[in-house]
Amino acid sequence: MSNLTSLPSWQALTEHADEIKQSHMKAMFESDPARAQRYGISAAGLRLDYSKNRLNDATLSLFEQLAEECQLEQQRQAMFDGVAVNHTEQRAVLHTALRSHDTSPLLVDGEDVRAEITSTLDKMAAFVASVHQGEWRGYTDQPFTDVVSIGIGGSFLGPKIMAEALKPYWRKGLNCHYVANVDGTAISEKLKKLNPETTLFVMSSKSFTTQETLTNTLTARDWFMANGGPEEAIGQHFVAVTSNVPAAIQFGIDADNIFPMWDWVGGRYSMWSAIGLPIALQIGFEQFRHLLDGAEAMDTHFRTAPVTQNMPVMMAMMAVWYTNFFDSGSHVVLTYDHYLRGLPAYIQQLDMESNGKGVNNHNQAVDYHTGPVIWGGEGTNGQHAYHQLIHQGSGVIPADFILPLNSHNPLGRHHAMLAANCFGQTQALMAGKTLEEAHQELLDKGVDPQAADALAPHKVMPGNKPSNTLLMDKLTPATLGALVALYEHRTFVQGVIWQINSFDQWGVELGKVLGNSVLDDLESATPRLNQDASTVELIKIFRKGEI
Ligand SMILES: O=P(O)(O)OC[C@H]1O[C@](O)(CO)[C@@H](O)[C@@H]1O
Repeated sequence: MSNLTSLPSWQALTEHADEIKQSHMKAMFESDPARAQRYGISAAGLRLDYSKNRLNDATLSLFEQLAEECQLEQQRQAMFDGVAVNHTEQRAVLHTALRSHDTSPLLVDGEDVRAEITSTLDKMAAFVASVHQGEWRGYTDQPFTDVVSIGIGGSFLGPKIMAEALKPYWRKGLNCHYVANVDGTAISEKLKKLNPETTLFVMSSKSFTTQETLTNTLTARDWFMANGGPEEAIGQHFVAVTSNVPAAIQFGIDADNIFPMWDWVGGRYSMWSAIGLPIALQIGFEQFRHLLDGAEAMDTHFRTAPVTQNMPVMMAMMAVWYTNFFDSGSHVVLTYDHYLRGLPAYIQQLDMESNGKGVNNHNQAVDYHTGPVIWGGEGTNGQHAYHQLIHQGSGVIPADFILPLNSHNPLGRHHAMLAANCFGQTQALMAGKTLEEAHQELLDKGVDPQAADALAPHKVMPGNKPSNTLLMDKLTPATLGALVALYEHRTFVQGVIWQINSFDQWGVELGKVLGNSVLDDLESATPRLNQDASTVELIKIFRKGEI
């Protein structure tokens, strides 16, 4: 038995889960009229209704006990204080410092990082202003019309998805494009439409070693020069964001045009750093600051609210509850806002790269499930596709429904319909429909009793399916910042409970190394072909160029 599963709270939760599994949420609502008011939390411009979950007051007490036994408070403090909680890489984890207004010293390896954060934000603000005001121009003295952001993973998803979410705040006259994949189609399709004279490239790579980003940047540079851009103007058209400044300089980026970031910011937590430069270019620095402010408001809530009134902590506890006590292998994020259609992919990377771990902080294999599969999409589209599985599939798939109360595009009845669908889905998941109800409905429609007997079981909706509903007045930079920070802290708290390091990602390394050796064999005149038989066969077919 591991440290975690032998904890008294874990044992008690195991027993308690057996009891809860006997109750239906519908009955819980009937016997407790105040349930919806009690099981809600407001913070940082967000409102969480978690009443449609399979829990009661006893569950909450056990969550409190679990948090205490896992030393959540101490570990949270350690993260905010700059302790090297990423112990496998000996790194502090300080994305929260990037959005903090606190000026008290924050030491990493004996150095106060506050000044670097401020000077980088100032540099970003000045750069964004000079591009917007047309002071920073292209080589033919025209203002920039397009920005191509080149990066992958955490150096891509944050800027792309947040800028997309904040489209109502876009500055006129500047369009941002994103290239991540090493697939030449991705960059070719982007460059086709662009004019090198008015295109600015932002290359984002924390490590400055990532194959996709280096390759795409070289391709962009070749395209720039092949289409009339003079070599001496590369400095004007290419800027970089990285923690590896020497490598960027060696690559040919002008030292003045490098925006620093640091080891103590994880890639998937980095949109608040200069990695967010494309967001700031798209919406302006003032709005970017609001994004940081919203996140800071969530940080303050996370640091100060007690367990059962703490939004990220409660969301994490419920995620653990379903993963470990209800065997739910996945979690779905359903955004009822077209601007937020990319958010599930963002949370997928955040959570799955953080908590997809099988070894605990004591260097032992875990004997419990950790990170579930995170997936999702925008409502109402998903209702006509995968919601079927959530409603009637054999497993439990906890769902987060996210809805702004006011639309940026109030058009007739659209928004009320969107909201009605959102609430209707959570209601159906919770209440379901019994066999008797399904049967009676069929009889009422005139179906003959024998046919109704056969059909009714297929129309049963078991209900008792958990969901959270997250509301905000409107999707703004501040509420978006709070929302993303909420999921960051939720991810961290799950990692604390599971006793894993949420801030490394060793699992992505082996594929990169093997990919490099395969690349040698694909391109070499004398391939070694020393891989397994299947891979060798695939390499041979690729070299032939036909099947
Ligand atoms: O910013 P970089 O160093 O290019 O890395 C890109 C991404 O690659 C990863 O290291 C995974 O391969 C991510 O964690 C990271 O966000």
